[in-house]
Amino acid sequence: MSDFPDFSYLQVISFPVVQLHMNRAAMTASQKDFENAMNQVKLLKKDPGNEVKLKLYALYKQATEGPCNMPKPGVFDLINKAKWDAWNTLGSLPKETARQNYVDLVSSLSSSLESSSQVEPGTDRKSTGYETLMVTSEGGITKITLNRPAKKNAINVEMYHEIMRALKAASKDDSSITVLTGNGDYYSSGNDLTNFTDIPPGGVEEKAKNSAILLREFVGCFIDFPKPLIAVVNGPAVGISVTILGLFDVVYASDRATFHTPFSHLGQSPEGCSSYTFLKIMGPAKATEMLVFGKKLTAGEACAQGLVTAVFPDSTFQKEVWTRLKAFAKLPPNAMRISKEVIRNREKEKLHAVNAEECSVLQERWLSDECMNAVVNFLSRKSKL
Ligand SMILES: CCCCCC/C=C/C(=O)SCCNC(=O)CCNC(=O)[C@H](O)C(C)(C)COP(=O)(O)OP(=O)(O)OC[C@H]1O[C@@H](n2cnc3c(N)ncnc32)[C@H](O)[C@@H]1OP(=O)(O)O
Repeated sequence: MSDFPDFSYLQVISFPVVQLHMNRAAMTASQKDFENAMNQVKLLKKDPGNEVKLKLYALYKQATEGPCNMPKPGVFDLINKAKWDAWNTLGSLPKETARQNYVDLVSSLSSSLESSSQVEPGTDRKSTGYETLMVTSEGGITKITLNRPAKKNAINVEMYHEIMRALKAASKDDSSITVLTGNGDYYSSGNDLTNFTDIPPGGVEEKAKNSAILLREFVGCFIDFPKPLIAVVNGPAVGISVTILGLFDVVYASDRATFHTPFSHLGQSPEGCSSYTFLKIMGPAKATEMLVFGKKLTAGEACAQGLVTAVFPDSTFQKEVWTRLKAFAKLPPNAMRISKEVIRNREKEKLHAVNAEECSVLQERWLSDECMNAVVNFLSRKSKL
């Protein structure tokens, strides 16, 4: 084993794998995957870097011990403070979700850092080259995980581009179904409000125009996505992460999830084709409560109104959802694709027209005082949702 990794970097941050055999308390259904992931870590040829090791450490602690319960280390105890911060950031993330996220993270690392384990070609592929996502393709399921947990998976410009790239790749790969989910305690807090701070030489008008072009292209990718697209809403969802759910084929939600579209509060207007899909899904009165008055729905309410397919208790969410998804992935892929076409195609032209109109209205809205003030208030920490 000459190319076994040099674990001297563990002196910087004690690696979770070291503790695996000390803690058998977390034995559950997915313990096997968890153990495999830990073994996989040992096979990494390259040091993944301290930031990733901190993430692994935090997920390991959360998966085995639950929320951070240690006293905060002093400011000069830099290493332990970094570890504590990483763990504490995970908040009340359930153990099972942490285990799953650990497995996903290792899975994405294994390809990007060249695991020395033998992977059977074509059966288990992981995409590399994403900064804001984890993308895995395994057992007929391509899974795209929003991966900015410290920012509640807010969608920055890079993430918009990466999601589009991942969807385009998923539409062509040999998977049968595609899943979008979030890493950490949020599904997504929606558009990253700092997107509005990077003003190009052409000023705010050019910024608004570019943003409208990006948004239209982004939503267009969901309208045109050819395979069954499933949202696994692991926690609260805000803004555009909610509106595009109307373009998904199935939406599973944890009972911890909430659905919030505070467009009026932000001086903005609906996007993601929600001005059309939400009306069809829940009727104009309920859609107006959400899209105009910013009513936040619980997962149960969103399910009763048809936006969500099914809700599961957070403690069993991952297990129950992935059991279903694995079964769906075994169905004949061409039949699923064609059925989706039959169900969705007659709406496509309409959806593209709605998308174009929403983006053009938003382009104007972003230049309004109402919108600018709301963004400034959030960024200057004066307001949150
Ligand atoms: C190309 C443009 C296309 C535009 C498309 C149109 C899209 C519209 C929308 O999506 S509208 C919705 C926009 N989202 C929001 O308004 C949410 C703003 N965030 C919040 O209100 C809160 O952060 C929260 C309620 C989501 C969570 O609160 P809390 O639990 O107290 O956590 P923190 O606020 O401390 O958040 C941690 C960390 O994340 C940063 N953050 C969270 N959400 C966003 C965001 N949407 N944009 C930017 N940054 C976000 C937050 O600032 C903290 O950062 P820090 O640790 O302070 O560095």
